[in-house]
Amino acid sequence: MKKDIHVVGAVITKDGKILCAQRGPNKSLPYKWEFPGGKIEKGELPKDALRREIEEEMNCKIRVKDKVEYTRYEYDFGIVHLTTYICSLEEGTPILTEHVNIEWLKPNELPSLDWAPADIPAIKKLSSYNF
Ligand SMILES: Nc1nc2c([nH]c(=O)n2[C@H]2C[C@H](O)[C@@H](COP(=O)(O)OP(=O)(O)OP(=O)(O)O)O2)c(=O)[nH]1
Repeated sequence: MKKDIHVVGAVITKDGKILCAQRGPNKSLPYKWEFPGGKIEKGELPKDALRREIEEEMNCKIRVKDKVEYTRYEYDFGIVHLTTYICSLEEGTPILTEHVNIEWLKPNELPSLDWAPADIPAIKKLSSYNF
């Protein structure tokens, strides 16, 4: 049986744009675009996990707001349960640590990137949002 992987992703918005991050070459889903975030730890609430991950990974503080989408996607390495949330920056500016690239895109530009498959439903929803 495949393992269940519970993941949270931050849709960080600023000046009408959304932060997109590109995975590195030595990871699963190499070079795919994603929302920064990561796995929820045992006993952790999803929104707490997201704040922790963004502090660790991008060195900034966020406010986690409304949920965008929940998607279950079966990869060869496991079943990812991805929940994305709209977030705003509270403190600091996101920096690259784990990712090879970041881009700020307008909602209607999001579909132009090569997203991780689990992100597609969120991308579809977000592409018609107005921030
Ligand atoms: N953070 C994040 N992960 C995503 C997204 N979409 C998606 O399929 N994933 C997958 C990639 C990873 O398999 C998992 C997130 O775990 P992680 O952030 O700890 O990823 P990782 O590659 O550093 O961990 P690992 O696979 O090396 O164990 O969820 C997304 O939008 N954001």
